[in-house]
Order: sequence, then structure tokens, then C-alpha cells
Amino acid sequence: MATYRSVFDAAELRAQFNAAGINTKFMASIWKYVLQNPGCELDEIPDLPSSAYRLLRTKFKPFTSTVHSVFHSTDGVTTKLLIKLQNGAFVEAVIMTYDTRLGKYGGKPRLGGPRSTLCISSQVGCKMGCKFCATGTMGFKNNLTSGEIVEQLVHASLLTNIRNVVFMGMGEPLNNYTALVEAIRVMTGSPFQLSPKRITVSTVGIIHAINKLHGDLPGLNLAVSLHAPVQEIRCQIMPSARAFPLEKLMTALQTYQKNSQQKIFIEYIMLDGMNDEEQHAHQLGKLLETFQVVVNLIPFNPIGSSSQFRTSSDQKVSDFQKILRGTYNIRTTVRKQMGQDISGACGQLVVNLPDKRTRENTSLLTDIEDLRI
Ligand SMILES: C[S@@+](CC[C@H](N)C(=O)[O-])C[C@H]1O[C@@H](n2cnc3c(N)ncnc32)[C@H](O)[C@@H]1O
Ligand code: SF4
Repeated sequence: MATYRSVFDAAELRAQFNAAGINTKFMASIWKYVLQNPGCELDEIPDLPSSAYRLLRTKFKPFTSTVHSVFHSTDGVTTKLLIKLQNGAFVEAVIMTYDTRLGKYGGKPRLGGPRSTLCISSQVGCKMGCKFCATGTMGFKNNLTSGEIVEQLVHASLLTNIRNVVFMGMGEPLNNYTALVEAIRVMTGSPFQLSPKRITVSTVGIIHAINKLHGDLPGLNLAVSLHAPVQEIRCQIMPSARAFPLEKLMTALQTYQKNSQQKIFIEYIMLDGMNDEEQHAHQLGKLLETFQVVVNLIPFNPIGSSSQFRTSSDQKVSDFQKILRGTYNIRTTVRKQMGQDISGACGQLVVNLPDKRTRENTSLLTDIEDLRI
């Protein structure tokens, strides 16, 4: 079967247009038309040169991925899209909408609220192998193309008004750097026009990529999955910490902050008895006190009965937060747990076709028209 590139694969489309002598100004109008006419054929797009139609017909598709299924969480705010890629692999994208006007839509959350956030995947699986993460247990399958990354935004935008994008789905975005940069450039350009301030890239701490990030994509938010205040604990739960030691990571973050003049988001999963004691809060406070950061304490989301981890008690989380705030004056928030019942919460994304348990516990929509408003 012939494989096609996504029209949202900007580098490929630009290269092909340049080679054929077609003005690249037509790219944005192609994207706009596809966004407004998601079922269209590329032949229908008006006012393109004939050489562009020939090229599009043979090499490109409006979409290379499809929404296989849509799951609603009973929390009323989380919706997970299971997306099938052209190579047959699946990735997941999660919409969180905080505008939950229930009732009119049969008890389902009404999407389209003003504050929908889309959590996007960058890889099928992940090779970093963090011990607390479901995606990490899959191993690495493949990188997404920039077109496949952008298509997640397009699929979600057809359902609701996406205001923020976070790269916190499956995969390590900085391990797929070229596609990530290309995808974000498309998202921040016409016709999407997302402000870089509304895009957050979350990383386990790939130092060489952090060093390039501000130069390539100024203005976006950087979130770092720190999860431990000392190298020893980090290595126990995140094997990648051996390749990217804490001390060198902090130096890279210092430089990033100096160049970007932006605060950095620090993600810290609260793992019972592992990294949630008072001494850890003080170690973290000392590590971060010279930075402009927001620390986000994340309750651990269960990833299966075999997991060696348990989430910290509310009391421990609250004590930890008090130390960071009170002693070190560090802005510290506690992340809400959402979408657990559809395995749509942080770290629960793993490629799995809808099983019986999931179908029973959630409303599975096979027709995405049900969601469109
Ligand atoms: C799935 S990762 C994807 C982005 C990137 N690879 C990273 O690690 O930052 C997004 C966030 O989910 C967190 N996470 C992973 N497993 C989790 C779990 N079981 N419970 C809560 N958060 C988890 C990660 O540590 C990270 O902060
Ligand atoms: S937490 Fe992020 S880096 Fe670690 S395995 Fe999961 S997706 Fe990969």
C-alpha cells in the first residue's frame, strides 16, 4: 500500500513545493481549508496552481491518522482520543476541558469551553523507561512525524476549542526533536496561531536538547520531570538520570532560564516512602531556591497492580507543599487527578485497544459526531 505524507508535515510539504517551484505561501491556505473541511479531498482546495494539485494528489493526504475511538471520563472533564496512525500503531491524546456545563449533552461534558487543554503524544512508546510510567513499560516503537503530531491538534480542534497544548502524552518530546520543533512552528503559525506561551514541552531532562530549545522555539513553557531532589533517588526511578545527571541538568536549566527569562515548571510525582519525606522537601527547596520555578506536585497515578509504587497520602503532599512554600518561598501547586478511569491521566497512556473493562466503565463513542458542538 502506498504511504502518504500528511499535509501538516510542513518540512516535507515545503521541500516538495520548493523542488517543484511552487510558492510556499499556499501551505497555510491548504491547512486552513483542511481544518474547515476535514472530510475534503486535496483536489477540492480552491485557487492552487495546477502543479500543486499534481503534487498533493500523488504524495499527500489531508490526514494520515484517524480517530479510532473517543472515551469520556466520569470526572466530566477528561476525554481521551485513541488515534490510529498510518503504520497501524496507536497513540493517545487527551483533552481536558474545565468548562463542564453538564445536562444538555446527556450528562457528558460539554466540550468547547474556553479553557480546553490538549495533551499530545510525540512518540509511540518511549525508551526512557521511567519505572512509574505506563508508556515507559511499552518500550520505544517509533517517532511520530511532525504531521502526525499536528494532526492530534487538528483532530481535537474539530471537537473543541483548544487553547493550550502540553506535550505530556506518550513519549519523550525532546527525543523526537526535529519533528517537535517543526510541529510547534506549524501550531504557532497561520492558521492555528497558538501562542507559544500556551504550549508546554515536558521533558525528562535531555540536556543537549534543552540547550538548543530556547534558540529554536523561544517563548514556550518548559516543564522538567524532576521527581527526586538527589541523583541517587532519581537513578532508582528514572534510568535516564544516569545519562543526564542531576548536577548537569540543573546547570542546563540555569542557562535556559538566563536566556529565556521564563519560569520553569518542575514536575514531581509524590511516591510514598520514596521521595516524599520532609528531608526530600528540604533538599528540593535548596536545589531550586535560586531558580524562578513553579513546582507541580503530582499524585502518582496507578499503572497496574504490579507497580512497586504507591501514591503519597494527602497529608504528606500537604506537608511537602508547606515546606517548599513556607521555608523556600517556592510557588507549589498540587495537580488534580483526572481521567484515571479511562487511563487518560498522566503516565497512564499506553497503547491498548479498548478492552471490556474500559468499555464498561466509560462511554465509548465510535461516532465522533456525538462530540462535535
Ligand atoms: C508521560 S510524561 C511525557 C513527557 C515526558 N516524557 C516527561 O517525562 O516529562 C508526562 C508527565 O507524566 C508524568 N508521569 C508519568 N507516569 C506517571 C504516573 N504513573 N503518575 C503520575 N504522573 C506520571 C511524567 O513524569 C511527566 O511529568
Ligand atoms: S515519564 Fe516521560 S520519559 Fe519517562 S517513560 Fe514516561 S513518557 Fe517516557
